[in-house]
Amino acid sequence: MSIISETNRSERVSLPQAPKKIAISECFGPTIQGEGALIGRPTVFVRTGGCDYRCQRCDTLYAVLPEHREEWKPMTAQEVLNEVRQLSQDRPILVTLSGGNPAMQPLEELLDLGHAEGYTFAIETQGSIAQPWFAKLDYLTLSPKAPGMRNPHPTNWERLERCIQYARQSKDGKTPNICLKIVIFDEEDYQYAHGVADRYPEIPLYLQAGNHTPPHLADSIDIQGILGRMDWLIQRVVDDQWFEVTILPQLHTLLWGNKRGV
Ligand SMILES: C[S@@+](CC[C@H](N)C(=O)[O-])C[C@H]1O[C@@H](n2cnc3c(N)ncnc32)[C@H](O)[C@@H]1O
Ligand SMILES: Nc1nc2[nH]cc(C(=O)O)c2c(=O)[nH]1
Ligand code: SF4
Ligand SMILES: [Mg+2]
Repeated sequence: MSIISETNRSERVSLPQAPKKIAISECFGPTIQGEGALIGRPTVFVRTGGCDYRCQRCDTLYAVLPEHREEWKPMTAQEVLNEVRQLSQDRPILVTLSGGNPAMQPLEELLDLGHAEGYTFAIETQGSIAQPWFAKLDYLTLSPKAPGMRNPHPTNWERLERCIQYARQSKDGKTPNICLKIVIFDEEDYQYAHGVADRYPEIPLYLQAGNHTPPHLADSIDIQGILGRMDWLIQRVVDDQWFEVTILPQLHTLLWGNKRGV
């Protein structure tokens, strides 16, 4: 009896764990956040590798498709923070976690280490994977995909809801600012965005003019086409008297086109 309980006790002793690795596609900046609620804010980007979605119009497929896996570097949270510190020259800055889907990665330790040094954290994710550590973020942007992004997975509304719930379950009473951001290409996307607004009337909603000429689909970017779409979108919203929504371009795309790492 005592031998069995001794054995059980020893089995329960946890061995030291190797630090979890984060798949990193690229870290860059400081630049400005080109999209959404924090548009124009200086930030460093940490882009993770791997995504559970396959949007045909994704502008960042090098951080999505498995054929790019060899280019992604497994890094510990401390290694990522060291790179961020180098980029920001040790000055606390907003760190934007994007991807791919950064919600696939073990990012809690990075949030803890970075917060201890005065960094703040925003994430860009599509709302398909919820993580308890969302509550530790400073900003959470959820970007469910309208049909125009040509993502073969239909929106899983329960999972999106879970992302919001997890973000609101903080232990210290502080919760992230949450916003929704939907890329719009056409009328069908516009109606999808209305549906999202009906579900979440209390969450700020941003409509982003879609880029139909991402790097893998066109040799050059069609800025006039993107601005034309934004013009149409503004007129559509005004005609509808939809006054609670915010319409934005991808500012970095207008400035620097499809250039990577800006
Ligand atoms: C590349 S994604 C990475 C983060 C996450 N997977 C997501 O989709 O939210 C970052 C943002 O870029 C947007 N995006 C991707 N391709 C785009 C395009 N062709 N035109 C406009 N926005 C695009 C996404 O909708 C998302 O809001
Ligand atoms: N400047 C800049 N702003 C951005 N906002 C979201 C981006 C992303 O790829 O997630 C992005 C990006 O890649 N660059
Ligand atoms: S969810 Fe985001 S990163 Fe993934 S394929 Fe779609 S736009 Fe690209
Ligand atoms: Mg981008």
